[in-house]
Amino acid sequence: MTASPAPSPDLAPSPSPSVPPVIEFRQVGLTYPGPPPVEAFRPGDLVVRKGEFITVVGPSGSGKSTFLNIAGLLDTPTTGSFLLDGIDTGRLKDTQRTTLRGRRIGFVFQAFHLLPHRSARENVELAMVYGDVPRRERPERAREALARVRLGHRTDALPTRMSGGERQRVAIARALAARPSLLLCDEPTGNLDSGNAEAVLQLLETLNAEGITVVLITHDLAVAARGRRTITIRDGTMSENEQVAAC
Ligand SMILES: Nc1ncnc2c1ncn2[C@@H]1O[C@H](COP(=O)(O)OP(=O)(O)OP(=O)(O)O)[C@@H](O)[C@H]1O
Repeated sequence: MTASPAPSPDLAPSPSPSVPPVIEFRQVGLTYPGPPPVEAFRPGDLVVRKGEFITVVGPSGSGKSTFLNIAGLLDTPTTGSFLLDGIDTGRLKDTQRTTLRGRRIGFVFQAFHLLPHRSARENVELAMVYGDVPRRERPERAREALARVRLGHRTDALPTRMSGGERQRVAIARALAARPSLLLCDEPTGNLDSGNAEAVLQLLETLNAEGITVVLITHDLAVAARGRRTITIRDGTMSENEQVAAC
């Protein structure tokens, strides 16, 4: 993408320090045991408050996916405490972590991971199978989520008949279906041409303005500049608002 002015005025305003954190890292770190051990994410603090739009940038292998896996409750830190919506996740059993993840976090990935032979609506409905949305409410929830990403007219379309941008919007609808408080997006524009990438970024900004907390991981400095705050990760160490020369 080409450079763009940052950040968008459409983002939600910066929350005051009295707004509760959605993500709170207290000296969170993760070392893969190996051998040899790999210190993929070095102990650090981070607070992301409700309604923020932050971007996370860094070179390949710097620890961005490790950060996402911790924040998304897919991996457990080996040091420190991670609080999600004020809940100390280190104290949870596996089933409790899974439930918390399903209720509070929506994931959006670079590869859309849609089932090609299921309609947009079915793809969104399937995401609710393991959650606590009653079966009879799922079709309406799916239609509502698809309308939110401006695909209300394509609920019966198959992903194979959609553009990359539309597929990513279905994936975002799927992430929204459980009405999460946090959207974790891993390179959501990485597979899109610049027009579709811009549409997806604007959609994420609109969702943020409606109250959803967005954390967006990217290699792309122009995309990173769209966040109100940017976290840079280098060699597993987080820093904030550092100018990144090349990723
Ligand atoms: N399961 C694992 N076991 C051991 N080391 C790992 C494992 N997963 C990742 N690593 C290492 O941890 C470090 C951080 O990896 P990570 O995938 O978080 O980087 P990244 O910034 O997401 O990279 P990319 O942009 O290429 O996806 C790298 O040195 C990587 O080789």
